[in-house]
Amino acid sequence: MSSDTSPAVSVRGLGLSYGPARILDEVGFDVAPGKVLALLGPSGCGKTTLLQLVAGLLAPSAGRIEILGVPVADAALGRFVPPEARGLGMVFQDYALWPHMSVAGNVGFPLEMRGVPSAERRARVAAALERVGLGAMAERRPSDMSGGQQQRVALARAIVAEPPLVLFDEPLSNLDPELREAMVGEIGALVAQLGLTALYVTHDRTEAFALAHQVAVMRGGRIVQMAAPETLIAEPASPEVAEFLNLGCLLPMRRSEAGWLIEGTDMSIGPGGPAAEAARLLLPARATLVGPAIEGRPRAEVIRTRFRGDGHVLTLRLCGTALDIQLASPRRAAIGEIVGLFCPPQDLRWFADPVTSSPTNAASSSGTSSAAA
Ligand SMILES: Nc1ncnc2c1ncn2[C@@H]1O[C@H](COP(=O)(O)OP(=O)(O)OP(=O)(O)O)[C@@H](O)[C@H]1O
Repeated sequence: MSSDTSPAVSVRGLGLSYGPARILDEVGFDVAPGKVLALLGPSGCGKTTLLQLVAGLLAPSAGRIEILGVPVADAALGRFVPPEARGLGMVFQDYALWPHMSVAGNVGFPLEMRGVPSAERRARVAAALERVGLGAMAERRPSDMSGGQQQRVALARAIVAEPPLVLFDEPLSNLDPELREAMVGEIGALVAQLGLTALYVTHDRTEAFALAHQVAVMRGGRIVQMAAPETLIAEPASPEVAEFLNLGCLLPMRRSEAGWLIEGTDMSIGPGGPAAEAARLLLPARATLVGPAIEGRPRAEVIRTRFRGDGHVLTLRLCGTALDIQLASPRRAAIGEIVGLFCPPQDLRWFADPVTSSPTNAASSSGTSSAAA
């Protein structure tokens, strides 16, 4: 039953298979009213499939979905509410606007489908267009508008019926990079101002971080970590998440009598680290500084440098390895120069190698340590 405390959408044990191919497996999350959850992952990880299950364009093979506490899909009970009865707003990558209809006709369409009388429809369409800043363009054709304007028409159409949840499927991927950046800001401001509850599919982490309260990182049909953007950056749950989010350099580490060494080198990270023989250590780009090289500590060779207006971006290759890291530096460095890398101990993140870690410590061994790079 619906109640005031129901999440806007609740997903439990959701799965989808095409024959033997498991596309989604054991997916679960809640989105509270007024919050935005981004589904972030590489191509083919199942983001769009998950959105289509919530929309009602696909039926799950396992699990259930509730909207405002009302079950709309339940594989075990064979329950399935069709898309038009779920009352959700949708914004697609290709805008999905009718070129032969005016902007007002496009935006009013969901209300027409619901049999809303024309006077009320006109007022609500005008209000929705005002909200997205297109009040003066009601009679235009979408084909006479820019990509950014068309996407705002699509947003007005998605919100005109005041749905409990708006689904966004890569809405900005057809726009050029500059317009895309501006639209991320615009959509973020609109979503916040309208207090929308939304599921937002993207493969772009900056878009997800800019727009969402929570981000679900997906891989191979599963959610591998769900957290606020700040938490994902500071505490990625696995090396794969750190890699996908491009957080820095993942160093293969080997335990020696002298402590942990970077595999294949004599460079140490200091004491600390997990109870394992091998591990990976994230040297996060956001917290690593470039300074003078010190014997025995992480050193790197400058292989490329690029001036960015507010400083230099250095591409560095860790000495004795094939590992690169990109770091910002206030000073220009010479190609081939050897520099030292410094990171506060609390910003390092260890991941024990699951094969060599001891069973008692393996689960708790990822995290910060007292070591300093
Ligand atoms: N009708 C289908 N039959 C079989 N496999 C399918 C079908 N539709 C999608 N898939 C597969 O399901 C997987 C997930 O697809 P989905 O489109 O959800 O991924 P995605 O993360 O949204 O990727 P993208 O960002 O490229 O759209 C892919 O491997 C895809 O090939």
